[in-house]
Amino acid sequence: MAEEEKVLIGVIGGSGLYHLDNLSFITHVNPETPWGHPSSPIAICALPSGKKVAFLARHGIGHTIAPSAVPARANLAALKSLGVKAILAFSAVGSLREEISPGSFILPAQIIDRSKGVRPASFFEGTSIVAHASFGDPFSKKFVSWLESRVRKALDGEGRGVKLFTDKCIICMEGPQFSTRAESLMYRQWGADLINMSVLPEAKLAREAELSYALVATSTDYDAWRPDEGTVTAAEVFRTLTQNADTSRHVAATILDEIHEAFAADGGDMLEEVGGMKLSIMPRSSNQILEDRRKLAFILPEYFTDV
Ligand SMILES: CSC[C@H]1O[C@H](OP(=O)(O)O)[C@H](O)[C@@H]1O
Ligand SMILES: Nc1ncnc2[nH]cnc12
Repeated sequence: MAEEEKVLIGVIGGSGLYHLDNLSFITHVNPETPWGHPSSPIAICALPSGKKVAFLARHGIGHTIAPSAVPARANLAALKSLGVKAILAFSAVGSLREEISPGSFILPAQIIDRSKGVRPASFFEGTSIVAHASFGDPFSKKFVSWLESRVRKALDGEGRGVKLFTDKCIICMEGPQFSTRAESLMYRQWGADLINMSVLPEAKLAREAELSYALVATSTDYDAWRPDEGTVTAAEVFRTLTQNADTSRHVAATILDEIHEAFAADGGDMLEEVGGMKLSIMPRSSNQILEDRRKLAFILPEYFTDV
């Protein structure tokens, strides 16, 4: 793809956020990757500056894909194939803390994995090549800390009194059913503050693809831990979803131009993930299959130059 056609920033929309119709729609693209097609065609939209961003609906535009079946590898690979270097992902989450009321926005810093191993979680899975990405800080620290003041300002300017929390821990469960009261209480004891079904393997795959990745979590409910209250239902989630999606679109439209600027040129400090896989891939051996190296070259061409 020609340099000028590349799109630097990708946005992944979660439940309730199926389009960014406050930006100017240009076209849809649907790249085929070695892991198949993304959840939905990717909308290329123009920012007020004329710069382009790519928007992908995680569950498909008509929300037809359950969390366990999201083709996360195809999603990340397709975005990267467009030239994307940073991903701003949105997610509807349950709150495990009283102060994080429904309608709050959160930039989490940590993840606990309670997915059940049914989702392919590595681009290297099923290949003859082994890699161990660093994941101690699962979100891109510089990107997240850069976002804090910008998201706060966008929320303040929006005038709905939406609170922003940072430095929280999100637990990713398998679903599709919500948690039991016992599980919800246990997650609180573990130190989790939020719960969703989508941040993994997305964040792991972004790390393997050397993409900067941040999550804007939008709280919809109190899950199932409050003793005198009912437990979360989809109907309850839907009540907050539309308003949260509206606010998310406002935040995206307000900050995307600045994100683009921050990652433009050589990206400066922001591209902290680039180069991170260099020492994560186990040294080449003659037993590595050429076909596998070709497949991985789609996502990490720098390390598979011989194919
Ligand atoms: C509709 S409630 C459960 C569903 O909502 C969240 O989706 P997303 O993260 O894509 O906004 C959550 O992770 C579950 O998939
Ligand atoms: N309580 C909850 N549990 C898991 N995922 C969610 N998404 C929104 N609310 C949720």
